Amino acid sequence: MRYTEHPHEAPPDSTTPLIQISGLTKNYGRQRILDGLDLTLRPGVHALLGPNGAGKTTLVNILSTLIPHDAGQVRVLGLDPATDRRRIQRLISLTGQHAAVDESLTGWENMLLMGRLFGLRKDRARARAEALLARFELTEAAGRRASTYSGGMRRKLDIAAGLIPEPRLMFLDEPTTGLDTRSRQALWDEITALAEQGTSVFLTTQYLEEADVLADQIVVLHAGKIVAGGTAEQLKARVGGSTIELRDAAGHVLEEIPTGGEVDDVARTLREVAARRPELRVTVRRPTLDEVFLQLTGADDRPGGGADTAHHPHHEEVPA
Ligand SMILES: Nc1ncnc2c1ncn2[C@@H]1O[C@H](COP(=O)(O)OP(=O)(O)OP(=O)(O)O)[C@@H](O)[C@H]1O
Repeated sequence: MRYTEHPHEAPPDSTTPLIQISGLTKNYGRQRILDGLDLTLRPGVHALLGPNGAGKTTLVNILSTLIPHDAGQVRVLGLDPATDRRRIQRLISLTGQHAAVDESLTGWENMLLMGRLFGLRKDRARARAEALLARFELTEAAGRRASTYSGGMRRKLDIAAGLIPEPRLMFLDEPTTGLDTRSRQALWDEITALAEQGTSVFLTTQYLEEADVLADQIVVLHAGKIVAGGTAEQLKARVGGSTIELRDAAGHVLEEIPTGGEVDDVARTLREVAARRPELRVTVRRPTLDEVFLQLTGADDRPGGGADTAHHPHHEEVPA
């Protein structure tokens, strides 16, 4: 489902917070899913990170007016989802975990339909459809019915269609899950380009790298509560400490030794290493977002854990 801005509607001014919530609570039956959330976000790119079942989709669904909340205050672009649902819907777009593509139409027709639904001029819609289909390598398949697409292609078409309206605020619920590396990169580039043009993005992700690369601000949700928020660097600093990595001549990491980060601690560890393996190369690095996440949530099922998630820790080479 997607919505876009109505041309005759005055947009909220630039001082209006993107999202403002206080005491937000949501229950399903007796289960409390969101537990008194407080959050104010300025326009920009925000990532909501949390383990499976943390409540990310529930929060996105509330903010995008799909489901009501039980208690607390919610404002999206200064508007109340309970009373201003239609106005919010004209300012936002939502690409969910489940593709909302019309399978009986071709890729091209799906794109044009989306453009029409959101009041884009015909030439603008065509130009945008062409560019986005090319971006996601769907040009060749554009003349085929979506029912003949693979799962990944359908997902790409869904995302491409979601990018047609150029909304003020775009919700992306796990947008790159199931995409190959090239499509993920294409989506990242699109999100960056949209952000540069002034579209704000609120995305949930299983990939820590995605949050690290894209988001100005990261909100960590765990068991229905916000446990941390800030830039990737702030989150890393919060955990503190430094990790000493020992590498062989070929650059393979042989050992990682956590330290408290104080000069004393690092120096002592390095002396010990120098005594037993003087030939190894040493790198001292800040914690990765992965390690931060693990510490904040105590979750072994952290998103993006594993070989799929490359990180870019800040390295400083120091002599052993
Ligand atoms: N319609 C519903 N009825 C009952 N319980 C629900 C419903 N939707 C979600 N829940 C429960 O709410 C909790 C949070 O679910 P939610 O989908 O928001 O988590 P999530 O952080 O998006 O997880 P994931 O990363 O697995 O998508 C889960 O325990 C889930 O079972």
